[in-house]
Amino acid sequence: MAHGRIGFIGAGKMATAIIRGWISAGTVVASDLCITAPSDRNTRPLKEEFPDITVAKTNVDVVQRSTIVFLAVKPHILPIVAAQIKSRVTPAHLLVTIAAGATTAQVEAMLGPATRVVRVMPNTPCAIRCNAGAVSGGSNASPADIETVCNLFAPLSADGTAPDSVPDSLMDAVTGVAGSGPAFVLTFIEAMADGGVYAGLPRHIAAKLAAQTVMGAAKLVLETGEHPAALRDAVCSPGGTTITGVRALETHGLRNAVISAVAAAAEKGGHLRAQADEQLKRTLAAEEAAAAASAAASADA
Ligand SMILES: NC(=O)C1=CN([C@@H]2O[C@H](COP(=O)(O)OP(=O)(O)OC[C@H]3O[C@@H](n4cnc5c(N)ncnc54)[C@H](OP(=O)(O)O)[C@@H]3O)[C@@H](O)[C@H]2O)C=CC1
Ligand SMILES: O=C(O)[C@@H]1CCC=N1
Repeated sequence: MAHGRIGFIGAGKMATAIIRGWISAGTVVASDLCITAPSDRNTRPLKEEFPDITVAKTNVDVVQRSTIVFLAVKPHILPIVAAQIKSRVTPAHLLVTIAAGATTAQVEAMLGPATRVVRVMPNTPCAIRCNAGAVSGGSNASPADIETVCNLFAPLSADGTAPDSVPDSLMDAVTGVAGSGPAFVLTFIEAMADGGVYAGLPRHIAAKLAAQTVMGAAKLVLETGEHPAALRDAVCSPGGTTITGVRALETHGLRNAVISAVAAAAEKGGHLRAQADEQLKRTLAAEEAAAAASAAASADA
């Protein structure tokens, strides 16, 4: 257990995907994992799937039981969680945030400027060890911290390689392509299958062909290293079916639609960041008000 115990604050879709991937890869054993969430709607099925997982009662419990703590809550919940755990976070803890939009600097501002923070943007194919994503180290994260996180995510990728390390300023773009990307590609797969059904195929055959075709095309890009346009040319026989379909795609603006989807998702990261900042202001104001009320009560007593 070179990585120490790993905790998850938030046990939803992304936490579940990471945990499933690790356990199937043998990277982490369930007894090294500690999770928590306000309700049991996600923790209960995880505990049923992996009985050796510890389900902690509170967010503070997770911090006290773990050396690496994943912040796997929605971005606007981060300041609320941070306020609960910050007095228990020590220099021995490595905090890993997967929240879209929230920067490492923001998480440091929430938890204290000395906190060791690494930001990761993964995607749900982690569950089947086909992750695409990137990491970014905060101002107190050492190269060893980044390596630790990369070593945890390498077994979650199809080829076992570590995610790229990128500046925090590029993480919104990573989110647009990789974090949100599965949803875009799944929409494409569904549409391909619809096209197959329109052309007469039974749904189950059309759906399988569409998914296999996307996987095959993706593998061609990754395994040959060739430009997608060169690989596409090899499919387009002059005057044939494919170039006729490619023309239809261009007529209907597929390329612009996809660029716009990635750009919109990346831009939304900035909005989520602003929301997290607003929540941080509210949380700090509430803390100050509580401290002032408590000081006034002590003075009265
Ligand atoms: N889904 C995705 O594809 C990706 C998501 N992300 C990021 O991962 C993060 C989680 O997203 P996702 O897993 O989809 O979201 P989910 O809604 O599936 O999970 C959120 C989890 O946070 C828990 N939670 C809510 N409030 C608190 C709190 N105060 N304290 C502790 N836990 C709390 C929820 O509890 P409960 O179980 O009771 O509902 C739930 O387990 C987000 O920041 C998102 O940006 C990043 C990459 C991809
Ligand atoms: O939709 C979202 O905000 C999250 C982040 C990336 C994927 N899902």
